[in-house]
Amino acid sequence: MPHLDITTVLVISLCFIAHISYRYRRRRLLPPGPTRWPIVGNALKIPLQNQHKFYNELGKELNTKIMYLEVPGQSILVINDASIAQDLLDKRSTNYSDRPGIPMLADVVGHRTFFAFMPYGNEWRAHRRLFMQYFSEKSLPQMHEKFLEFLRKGLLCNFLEYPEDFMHHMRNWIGGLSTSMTYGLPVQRQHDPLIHFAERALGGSAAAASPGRFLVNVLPWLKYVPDWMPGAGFKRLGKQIMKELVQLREEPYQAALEMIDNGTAPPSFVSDTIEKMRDKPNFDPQDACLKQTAEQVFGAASDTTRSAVSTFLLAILMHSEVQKKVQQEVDSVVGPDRLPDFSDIPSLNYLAAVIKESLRWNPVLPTALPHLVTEDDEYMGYFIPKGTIVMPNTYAMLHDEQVFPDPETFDPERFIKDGVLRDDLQIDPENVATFGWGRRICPGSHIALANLSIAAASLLYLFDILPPLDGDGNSIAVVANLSSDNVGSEPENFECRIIPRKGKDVHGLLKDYMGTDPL
Ligand code: HEM
Repeated sequence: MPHLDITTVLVISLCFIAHISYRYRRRRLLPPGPTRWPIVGNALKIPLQNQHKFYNELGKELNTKIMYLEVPGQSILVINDASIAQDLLDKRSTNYSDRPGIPMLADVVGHRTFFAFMPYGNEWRAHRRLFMQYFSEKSLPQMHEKFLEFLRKGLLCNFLEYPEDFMHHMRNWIGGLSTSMTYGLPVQRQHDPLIHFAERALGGSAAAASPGRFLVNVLPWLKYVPDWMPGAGFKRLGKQIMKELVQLREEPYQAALEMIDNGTAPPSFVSDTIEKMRDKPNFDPQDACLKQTAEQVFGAASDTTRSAVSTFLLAILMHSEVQKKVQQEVDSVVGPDRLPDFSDIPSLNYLAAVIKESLRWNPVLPTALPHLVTEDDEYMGYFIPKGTIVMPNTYAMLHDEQVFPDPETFDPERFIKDGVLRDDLQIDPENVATFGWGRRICPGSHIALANLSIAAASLLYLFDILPPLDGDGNSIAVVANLSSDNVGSEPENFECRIIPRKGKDVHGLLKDYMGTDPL
């Protein structure tokens, strides 16, 4: 019999214990889910697009609001119910606030500096704290002036003069506002080159973060494939995406520093934060945390807000009766002689209902952002293993027939009764699900909602949003194509006519805001 030394005995014992504990964990009751096949688990069943709809249907099929699935090396918990998400992601947030690594973004592109994707811990905390210090809800009124300037000069004037490019104007408006809030850089009213570049660079990172766009996000071991191998194009693309992301992080930041040094910097996140940091020991204007947080603002604010505004536009384009009702309400509150401002918003109850309904109808991030479980947990008698990815299915929660009957129908009346916003609803999409959960909840929701409300009120005060016409002058029916690449859901390009409203002096109301000087 061979002689076993103490190390070998120890290793064998540890393996045995690990094996037993693994088998024990497997025997514990996992949440319901579709049959998992050996090796592939459920990988072949999960679609690459529109996962929110797939999980919603699967939940109905299995008669459950919480589901467990596996893909090779990864367990996934899908939550289709808001109160379950609150129990786990809000009430047990110490255990549910981590993020999974996204192989294409973190390992192939090598981009790990957006705090939205950082693991839960001190580095994430430091970034989020820096963000909150400047963009807090308390400082929102100080931002109103800038919001109005960008809306009126950057969006409304362009809608009046060049309505056919409305999608471009929305991109330039919200991208420009983000650039200005963050860096204080001047922004062109149309076709700003930095915004154009940022969209491309961030489009690359959004694609890398999407579970469905790159196979490596489903089969993480593909990241080890050498660059020269056939089929390794994704690795070369990763390098290109990273180059642009680094340029996006550095160039506007260095331009902002230059303005600070020249004494020409307007108030912005970067200039105000540097001012506060200046007196601290070890002050470094190249502080990585500041630079990275600045980069994150643009990345998080632009696509999301634009997507919410374009969903609103599409919804009122498809529902002319809703549009007329909003217009009557805004007219009655604002009167004929001025543009809407933030003091009007609390009086616009019907508009508030329409905004809630458009956030519900097409949630901007239909499966939010994934969370990760840090420690083994138990819920409703089910075992939830450490390392499980949690997908809160915002779409399923906001399309739950028990809470929102006939959920695919766009109907703002769900949220309002006799002209008063209902306070007896189980779910208000402005407060639940849309902006995520627990410690990771969106820290920019107040900025998004403020811009969405004032943009919606101003657009409908000035313009009719009408369907396109065919060659005979008849209206073409507009169909909602709400596409999701699994991160965001945005209406696909649609056509409409944006016409100044009859009986309104739209040119006169906007004349002080016209011009070509940068914002
Ligand atoms: C309609 C517009 C918006 C929607 C629907 C939205 C939604 C979300 C959601 C669902 C998350 C993930 C929350 C979670 O993990 O549970 C998130 C994270 C985040 N959002 Fe927003 N957001 C919007 C606009 C904004 C704006 C305007 C900003 C910045 C000014 C912003 C900054 C962020 C940041 C920094 C994070 C990462 C938070 C973290 O991981 O700690 N968002 N957002």
